[in-house]
Amino acid sequence: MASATFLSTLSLANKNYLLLTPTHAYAKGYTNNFRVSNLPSIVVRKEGSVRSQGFVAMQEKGGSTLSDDSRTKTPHVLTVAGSDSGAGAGIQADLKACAARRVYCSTVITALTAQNTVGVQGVSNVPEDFVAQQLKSVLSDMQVDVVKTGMLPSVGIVKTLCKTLREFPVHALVVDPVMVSTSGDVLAGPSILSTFLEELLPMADIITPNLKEASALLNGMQLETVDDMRSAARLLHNMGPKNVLVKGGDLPDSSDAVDILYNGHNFYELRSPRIRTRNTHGTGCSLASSIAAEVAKGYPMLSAVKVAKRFVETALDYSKEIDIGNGPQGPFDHLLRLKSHSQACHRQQTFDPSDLFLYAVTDSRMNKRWGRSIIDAVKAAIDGGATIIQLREKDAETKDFMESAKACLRICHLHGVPLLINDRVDVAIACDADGVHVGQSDMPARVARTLLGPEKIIGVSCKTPEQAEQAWVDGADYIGCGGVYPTNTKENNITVGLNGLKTVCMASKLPVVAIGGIGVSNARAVMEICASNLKGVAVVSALFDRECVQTETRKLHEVLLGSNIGST
Ligand SMILES: Cc1ncc(COP(=O)(O)OP(=O)(O)O)c(N)n1
Ligand SMILES: Cc1ncsc1CCOP(=O)(O)O
Ligand SMILES: [Mg+2]
Repeated sequence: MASATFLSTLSLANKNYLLLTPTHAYAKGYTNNFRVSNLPSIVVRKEGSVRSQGFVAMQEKGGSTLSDDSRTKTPHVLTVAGSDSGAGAGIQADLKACAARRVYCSTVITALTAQNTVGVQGVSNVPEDFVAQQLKSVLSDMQVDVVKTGMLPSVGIVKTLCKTLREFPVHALVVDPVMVSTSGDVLAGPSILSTFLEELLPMADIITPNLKEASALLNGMQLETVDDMRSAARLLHNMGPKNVLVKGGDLPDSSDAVDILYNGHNFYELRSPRIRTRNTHGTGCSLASSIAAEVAKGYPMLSAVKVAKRFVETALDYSKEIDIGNGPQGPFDHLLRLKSHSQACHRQQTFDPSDLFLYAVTDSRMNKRWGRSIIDAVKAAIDGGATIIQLREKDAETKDFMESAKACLRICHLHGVPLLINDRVDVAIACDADGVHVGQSDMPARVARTLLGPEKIIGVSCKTPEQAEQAWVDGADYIGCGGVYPTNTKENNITVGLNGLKTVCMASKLPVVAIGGIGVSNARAVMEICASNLKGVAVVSALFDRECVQTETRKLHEVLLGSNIGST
């Protein structure tokens, strides 16, 4: 959109600075490091920094920034669209898609719709001058990279938008020509077609019509085949947008979802298996926002479209079983978080320290030695009374580990027992385990927390009060302290003894589980150090390097119950 004009060289304190428009800065790849915005006024700061709305100031020699701060530019999409009260489409979908794609999203609301999974029950347009006011508020201040449009319900609103964009040019304009909702309700009538065609489309970097919208823009042209889609893309391209993505989701008799992208030179046929799901409400808005998000990050259009399409497919696939509303089309989960929540309804939502009571830690070598699968080992431990399971599969191939972790997770959840993964945060995320256990040389707990989110359980191995303090600061839920006694299970492991355990318990703000050389003969002595936050024992060989895991677990359970400590 914005012209790539090199503006001028400015002399300040005997240094030369280039003033660049946003587009120029993008073209030069500067925008990852420099703030870019749109107002045509230039601000000269006391300390010699130059920043303007609309121009990025660069020091010509040496390449160091003139910016008055070291902030990097946050990719920013402004969506100009209607609100969907059901939050499946419109502004709400755009916000979720941008959040999922890690891009900031501001919003200019053009209309309010009363809408659910059944359809659209009412529409109230926002007055044009208030749309203009919202646009100006955001564009004059917030360094928008890409504007994405959705529902533009009146000629006046389309004209207002085009006028404002001429005043405040942005890097790119993504136009989703929303006319009819997925439920078949009209969201923008034929009266706006000519303004769309004459004013908005020529400004667009990409337009993303579905078959119905492409047909409406092309005077009712019939679109039934992929060849028709190509013809439509070419005709629409002639109307001015730099790229046209004709979405073939409604194409009859196609087992694939086929979209055609045309940039005036090449056609790209983007195919993927069609995802059979009821939960497709908001797919178009989300795709356009995701394209906008990728373009805002600086990716070229073809990559942006491919990444956006893959993202929407992943979210649709993830959301197949989500059950919201009674109508024919449900929303989907952009953030890929709702399913684990609904699946998690059989187990505790938050970490319960008493789960540490009898903590069974698997060992691939021991299970191999005794000829049992990890799944059988986990079942037996649960049957014997284990209250939490950790998969510590040091020798497993990643793919096998994931498969067995998923199977173990099903068993654990059937019994309300949490399942943690040792070391491998990636595996924990991939199989949606309940959490991880990490040691001092594994991924730091604070990084694991960022990756896993607030709800997952994180345990950290600690031998000292300082490590226990750090685990708490990092957002861990519990600490594992040991080896309490010498062990053959972990090589070169320093033994802390009962005294070391007690010292760590006293210092720890988190619940503690003791580990290392613990079994039926000494579990009671461990629990009798009488630290109120010592909640249980974690055991490997005393359970799994034995013929009958269930029997050994049951025996240990009885001993722990007899110690009468930590079980509440
Ligand atoms: C409950 C519990 N506590 C400590 C450990 C040991 O973890 P770490 O120090 O990372 O050593 P490895 O188990 O990875 O060899 C644990 N696994 N569980
Ligand atoms: C993993 C680990 N961390 C500290 S000691 C230990 C091994 C515990 O195994 P075992 O219960 O067989 O002594
Ligand atoms: Mg580890």
